[in-house]
Amino acid sequence: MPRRYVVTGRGGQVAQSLIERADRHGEIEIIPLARPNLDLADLGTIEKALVEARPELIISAAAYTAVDQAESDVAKAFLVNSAAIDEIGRVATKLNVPIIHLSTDYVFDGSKTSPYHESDPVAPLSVYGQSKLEGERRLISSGADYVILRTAWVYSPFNKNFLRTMLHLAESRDELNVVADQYGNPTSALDIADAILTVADNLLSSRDGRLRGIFHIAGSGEASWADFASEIFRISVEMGGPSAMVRPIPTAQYPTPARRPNNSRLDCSKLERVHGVRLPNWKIATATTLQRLLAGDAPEKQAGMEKASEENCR
Ligand SMILES: NC(=O)C1=CN([C@@H]2O[C@H](COP(=O)(O)OP(=O)(O)OC[C@H]3O[C@@H](n4cnc5c(N)ncnc54)[C@H](OP(=O)(O)O)[C@@H]3O)[C@@H](O)[C@H]2O)C=CC1
Ligand SMILES: Cc1cn([C@H]2C[C@H](O)[C@@H](COP(=O)(O)OP(=O)(O)O[C@H]3O[C@@H](C)C(=O)[C@@H](O)[C@H]3O)O2)c(=O)[nH]c1=O
Ligand SMILES: [Mg+2]
Repeated sequence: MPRRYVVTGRGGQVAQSLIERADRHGEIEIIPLARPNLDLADLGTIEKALVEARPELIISAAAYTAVDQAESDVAKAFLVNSAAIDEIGRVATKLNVPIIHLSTDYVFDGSKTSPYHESDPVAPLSVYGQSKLEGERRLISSGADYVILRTAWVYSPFNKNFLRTMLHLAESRDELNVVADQYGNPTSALDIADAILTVADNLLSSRDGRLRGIFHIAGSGEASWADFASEIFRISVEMGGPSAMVRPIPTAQYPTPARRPNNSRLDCSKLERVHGVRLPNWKIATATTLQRLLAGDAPEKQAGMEKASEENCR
């Protein structure tokens, strides 16, 4: 009998990556729960959807992830990223199953000059970051058997992300302005999926409290958004894909509704020490992701990118 893992959301980067990678981790069935059956903005749908799915473990990957939009859609961001997580935590406790919940580097304000540890003080600059932080806190106080994985700068062949936005913009532009004073760790959703499945295995194999709690998880190596864009185009050119000149600019020249941390680099040594998981260097996964996208191997190539470019193009 395969292990039954529920993931919240279906089209999301992490959900899609879990569905794709489950095969590599033995007998695992990933059961995506998505709207309308599970709608995080409708708390009344959560218990029924989870109970009917009979999970052995819950992966909480769905979220309100439109960072700029959240600034003017505060109630919805908190409903989806906080109140719904409280409810998922309550149901996980009732079902007595562990939960792996995803959170974000945007819980930090970026004032630290070195990578953030799990125990560093949080101080989100954006509504998205605040709502995700409140989600963490409510999950912890729900009494659930939890792991919170804070990740960052996620990209993949799926859904909306910075890498796909860059490729799309480069199709119509020779030069792109990209902020060069925000530093972080680009992270492949496929690598996150592999890590989640290892952590899941660990949780189901042992009651050890040290395996529980908050962990940082991100690609090895660091970059600014401009570095990330430059590397994307360097590889894309080699593969015959679109490219543009990256003009590095300060954040002040790229005004957005939400403030973002200047430093959101995550120290991921706790995850390696406790769960034996370390993600590859971001440049490696960037090349692999580009290879797939440029070979036209994405399940929904370029879908949804028009909207991304409208939002992000200045
Ligand atoms: N993307 C990033 O750069 C980062 C993400 N994270 C966190 O990682 C997790 C996964 O992110 P990622 O995979 O990139 O997310 P995506 O933005 O790719 O996808 C979001 C997912 O949330 C689902 N969702 C949104 N609103 C609702 C709702 N009301 N009810 C049910 N489902 C909903 C979507 O559902 P549907 O499938 O139906 O569209 C989709 O599956 C999130 O918790 C996010 O906060 C953390 C750091 C960085
Ligand atoms: C499209 C574009 C963005 N930028 C800047 C804006 C911003 O500072 C940075 C990244 O922009 P994006 O909107 O792609 O990324 P953003 O929405 O900030 O991504 C975040 O998403 C949430 C969900 C997270 O949890 C974070 O870890 C992080 O990945 O790049 C440019 O400078 N030039 C451009 O052409
Ligand atoms: Mg965005």
